[in-house]
Amino acid sequence: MDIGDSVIDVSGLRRRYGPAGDEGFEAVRDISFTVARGELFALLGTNGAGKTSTVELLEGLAEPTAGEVRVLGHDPYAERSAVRPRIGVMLQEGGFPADLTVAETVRMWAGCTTGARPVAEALELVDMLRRKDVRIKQLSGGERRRLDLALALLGRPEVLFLDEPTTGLDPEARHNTWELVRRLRAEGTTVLLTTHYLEEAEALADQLAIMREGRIVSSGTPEEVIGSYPARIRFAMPVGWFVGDLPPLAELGVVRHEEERGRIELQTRELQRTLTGLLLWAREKNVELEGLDARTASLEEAFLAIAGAGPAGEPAGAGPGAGLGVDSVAGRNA
Ligand SMILES: Nc1ncnc2c1ncn2[C@@H]1O[C@H](COP(=O)(O)OP(=O)(O)OP(=O)(O)O)[C@@H](O)[C@H]1O
Repeated sequence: MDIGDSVIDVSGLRRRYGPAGDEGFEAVRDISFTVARGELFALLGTNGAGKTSTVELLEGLAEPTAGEVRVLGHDPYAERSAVRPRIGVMLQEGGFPADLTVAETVRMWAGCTTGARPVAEALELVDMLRRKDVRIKQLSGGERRRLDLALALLGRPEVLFLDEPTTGLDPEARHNTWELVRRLRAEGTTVLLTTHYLEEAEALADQLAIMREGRIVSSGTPEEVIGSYPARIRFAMPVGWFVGDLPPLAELGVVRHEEERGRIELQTRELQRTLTGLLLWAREKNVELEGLDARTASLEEAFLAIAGAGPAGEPAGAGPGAGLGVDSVAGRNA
């Protein structure tokens, strides 16, 4: 089992619901990515971006309208019997018979799974062993999610598809799930995750892709995606000084600045250069930049800028101010 060989290959993938033309809807529009063995790949996007439509194609639940999908070297739709025993799938909504107990449900599932784990082991993985005799209809939403995960893990899958696995979980259960996912990945499981929790993607993902309107609009490691969005520097302008007294902002690498009641916010893609220029200026003028705060963007900020803004046809990774000179949103009270 070589780390590094690709386990999921997606190329030019499209999925259309309904007929061609205005009556149909293309939910997935020409996306391509690969996931290496043992890697965790997170697919992010706002509601309706096309994540589930994509994941269903990878799971072999539907046939692409165009493009190619390979999972473990096979077409998951046409060669379903070769792929299905080697993957684990946790759908957004698992449907279970309400009157079965947790243990009966797992046992029933194990009956259809090649090389299934013992029932107790599967339930222990998700901390549900003590709930084994409870009926499905009496489980909380979070407990059902954990049971879903236990079923996905039953056949010791090489590839695990997790569609919003921690929705409805309390913080402790969420962190336990993260630990479990990290352990599985460390053991070589390849994981494809969709989530609305950006801290989850930041904590777990080796690679991620942000979808908008069916397209991938940004992708890379979390650091690369965050790095495509400008860092921020905030401070209060010293009394008696004005933004115009600062060195030319474009020369400091600033791509955008805002000012409100003497509070300045600079956005820059070159945090060190901008900060150095600013501090040298403050030393030279012998003034203090009160409340000085400098930080790189969070994945959430990058996501909101990338997933929410502008038409989806724009280039990947474009954050606000990308490619601009200094864009001023200043002066409401300057
Ligand atoms: N069976 C269907 N027929 C027609 N349109 C559909 C169908 N299923 C999904 N869609 C549309 O395709 C688009 C993508 O849906 P999809 O469920 O893939 O999004 P998503 O990114 O998973 O969203 P969410 O985060 O809300 O789960 C949406 O606009 C949705 O309305």
